[in-house]
Amino acid sequence: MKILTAKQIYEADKFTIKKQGIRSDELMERAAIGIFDWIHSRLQGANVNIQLFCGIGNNGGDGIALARHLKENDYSIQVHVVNYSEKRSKDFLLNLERLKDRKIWPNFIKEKSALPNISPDDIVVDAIFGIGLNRAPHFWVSKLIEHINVSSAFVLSVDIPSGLPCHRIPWDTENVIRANYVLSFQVPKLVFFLPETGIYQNQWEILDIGLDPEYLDATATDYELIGKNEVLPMYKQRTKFSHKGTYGHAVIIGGGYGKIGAVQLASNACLSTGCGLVSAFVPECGYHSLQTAVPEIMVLTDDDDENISAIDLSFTPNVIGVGMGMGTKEITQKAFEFFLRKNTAPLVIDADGLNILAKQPSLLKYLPKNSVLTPHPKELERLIGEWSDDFDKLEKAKIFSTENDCIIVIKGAHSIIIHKDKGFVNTTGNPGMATAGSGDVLTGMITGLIAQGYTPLNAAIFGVYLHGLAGDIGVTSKGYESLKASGIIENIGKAYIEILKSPEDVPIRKET
Ligand SMILES: NC(=O)C1=CN([C@@H]2O[C@H](COP(=O)(O)OP(=O)(O)OC[C@H]3O[C@@H](n4cnc5c(N)ncnc54)[C@H](OP(=O)(O)O)[C@@H]3O)[C@@H](O)[C@H]2O)[C@@H](O)CC1
Ligand SMILES: [K+]
Repeated sequence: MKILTAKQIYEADKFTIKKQGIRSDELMERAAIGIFDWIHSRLQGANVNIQLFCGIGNNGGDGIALARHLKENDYSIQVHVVNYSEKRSKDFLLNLERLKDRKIWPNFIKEKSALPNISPDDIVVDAIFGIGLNRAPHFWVSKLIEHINVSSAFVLSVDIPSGLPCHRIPWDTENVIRANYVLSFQVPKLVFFLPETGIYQNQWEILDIGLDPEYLDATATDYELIGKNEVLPMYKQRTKFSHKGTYGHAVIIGGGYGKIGAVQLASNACLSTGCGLVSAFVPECGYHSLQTAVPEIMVLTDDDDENISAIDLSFTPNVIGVGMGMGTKEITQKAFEFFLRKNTAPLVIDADGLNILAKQPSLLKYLPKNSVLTPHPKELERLIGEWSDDFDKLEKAKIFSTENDCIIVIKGAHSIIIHKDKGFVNTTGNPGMATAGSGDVLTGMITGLIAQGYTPLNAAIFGVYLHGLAGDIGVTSKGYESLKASGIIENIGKAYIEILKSPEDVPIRKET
């Protein structure tokens, strides 16, 4: 699903109005009815007090139109107009008139107004600011936002939590609505998925307001949200007359004394993702434990007992996953440099492989085109430098990806795969996956997909989704605290089965 910028949403709006021959207030009416239906299907006419806080733009207009529908269905409502500007939108004014025609008189909140009491049992509809927010809210509007936040009432935000801009971090992190639920029109907003800006809502859902599919199809976007519908077409079906050679030979290189487990997890994950043959290359000390723990893999050893000192492969595999548990000792750095200079196989680089690249950026030129880099935040910072905020981080990652012709998997609650100017935002995964070895498993999975013929970009996107889904399945029996990296591997098979079940036909609903 495409993630549009505010500018593109306004264009989609205009395009739809023209193509469908409708008025802008009709589009607003669709939005309001969508929200009303959502509320009504849950409340079923229950006697709850609903307080609507509406700005003076189109987000406020949505709220005012919603108030009319709620009143017509006998809900108990109070409408507050947050009078933060003299410049009211046309459709806000139109809906305000419609409200007054029905003898509903809003309470106008201005700078000096007393703030209304909000009971914890009330429902607050937050329609103060939408995607049009382009500067810090006035001090008194911030006070209102704070007043709503401390009320303990259930807060339903229209389109986006008020105070949260669409494409940057908030001016003041305290003065943003903390929404229990966001009903967002047509397309998700990038801010829902970033660590600094995703904290303002618990759950979000897309409401389809019928923006024209022709515009959405034709529009190129900087970011895409990756769900089942996006990964399913990437899936490579197995054929009847295939054999293990059909699915590639991968090598996993890494490990050190006390860190052989990282290679074990990556190799096992690689195999469990469908790779035909997996060889591990580890220091001598890892030989017995690896052969015992994963009998299906072949083990090659370094001459050094405890460190990677010389990476000597007598063949060129289909892909190599390298770096986990490897350390950054001088001897290993030299071995890695020598390896990179002569290697021609596609690479997936993790952990200490990335740390060595950060220490010696001159090695980046030896990476094969479209190498996949899988840094956690600290490793990413070592590679691309410090960032001022999440948006700066994404821009820096894009520049790094473009300059070095590589794919970066920024690991996080919503991992984002960066390929040059484009980002793919993952939707699977959960906090239970913040556990030792989870990253080694991901590296093994992406390596295993490339071995099977997935392009490195598709392997990164599909692999991150599959990894998160295996973790989501894992927590259903293990809970968040007890899920281990090996538990993610155990559920890779179930994750494949889940992906192959009939395609999603319900709107995306996601806890963040
Ligand atoms: N296609 C869709 O998805 C549809 C979208 N719809 C809805 O429209 C919403 C967008 O509406 P919107 O453009 O009128 O902007 P909104 O957020 O209501 O702000 C109003 C104005 O406030 C101003 N302003 C900005 N910052 C400010 C500040 N700090 N303090 C004071 N003023 C400030 C700024 O005007 P300015 O003063 O900069 O000229 C801005 O224009 C969208 O979120 C959705 O709910 C639906 O109706 C149907 C179809
Ligand atoms: K809002």
